[in-house]
Amino acid sequence: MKVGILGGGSWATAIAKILTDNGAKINWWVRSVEQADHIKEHKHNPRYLRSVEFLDGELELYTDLDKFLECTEVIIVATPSAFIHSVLAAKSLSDKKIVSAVKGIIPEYNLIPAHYFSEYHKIPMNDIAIISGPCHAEEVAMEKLSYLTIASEDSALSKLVADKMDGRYIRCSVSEDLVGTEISAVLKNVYALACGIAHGLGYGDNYMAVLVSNAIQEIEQFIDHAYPLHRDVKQSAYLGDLLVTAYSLHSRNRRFGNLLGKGYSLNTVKQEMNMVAEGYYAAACINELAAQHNVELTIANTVYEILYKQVNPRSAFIDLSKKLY
Ligand SMILES: NC(=O)c1ccc[n+]([C@@H]2O[C@H](COP(=O)([O-])OP(=O)(O)OC[C@H]3O[C@@H](n4cnc5c(N)ncnc54)[C@H](O)[C@@H]3O)[C@@H](O)[C@H]2O)c1
Ligand SMILES: O=P(O)(O)OC[C@H](O)CO
Repeated sequence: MKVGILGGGSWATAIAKILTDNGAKINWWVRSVEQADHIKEHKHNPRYLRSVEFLDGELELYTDLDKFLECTEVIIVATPSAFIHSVLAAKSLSDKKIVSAVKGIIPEYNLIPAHYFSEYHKIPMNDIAIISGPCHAEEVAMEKLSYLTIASEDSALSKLVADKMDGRYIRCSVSEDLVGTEISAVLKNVYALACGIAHGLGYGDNYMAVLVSNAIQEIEQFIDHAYPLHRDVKQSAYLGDLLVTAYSLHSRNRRFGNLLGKGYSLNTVKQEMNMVAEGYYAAACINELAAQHNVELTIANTVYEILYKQVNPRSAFIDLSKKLY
């Protein structure tokens, strides 16, 4: 089956590297003609993970989405969640398999990607998989050993994707907890914002450990309530993903939060980042979902109030600190 990647950012580039290092020839859709031409000519992405080099014949670049879709059977979606609907809304994906590498919520529908593709694009859940786990694109570029979890309700599909990605520096495991894994990956970005804010405000390692411990409990509480299934949140797709984003200097969400904690305005922080911090969008979506499910997410709600209700980060964290344990 012909595999194609949708999106031209860091994670799309890392996935293109993983697949082509394993010998695959892939289709790759990027938005801008300049970017596509640069990759064709210079064999690397000009804006993201510039050190990753591709070989002649590995990539078929597209900027025409219709042509890309015509030639692609398995679509790996790596466009930030906030842009997915505007890119794909008018397209028919009915005969495709979708592999979402996105860790965010489609804001127009407040749906995780798997539910967006099944409800809006009418793709059967068995034709949907996700790529998750603690893995930063920057470390893939450096070929640092990394672990991914491929989750799908169809174990044949998750195994197929895992086989294509498993390689010299990537180890894949499979899971049937598609929805829980996807929600956990969305939430951890919001908690990484919280960790960044705390760090920017001057809280130390001792506090951070308590914040992260409380965060994994909130993740467990929410996914077990909203999507009951036997799962162990200590596994790397849940706890590992939270830890890497909460502590790594590669984390976009932590960096975003850190600048807010240091006192920069939201507008300045948005302009400072040339990359997308999914947690910013997720904080609003999760706030609604938590209310729908009647679950109280204390840390996530604090982040929401800082981002969307103009609550001062310092006073919000003084209040939050009284509720941590
Ligand atoms: N970077 C990572 O290490 C990593 C790891 C796992 C998952 N993810 C997930 O992958 C997804 C993509 O993140 P990323 O880190 O590659 O993003 P990025 O910040 O590196 O890239 C942003 C991408 O968004 C595109 N974009 C900007 N405005 C757009 C618009 N209006 N319409 C369409 N596209 C637009 C840019 O062209 C670029 O391709 C996110 O959901 C993220 O959570 C990222
Ligand atoms: O870890 P961050 O903050 O860069 O977020 C990007 C992805 O969601 C990583 O899992």
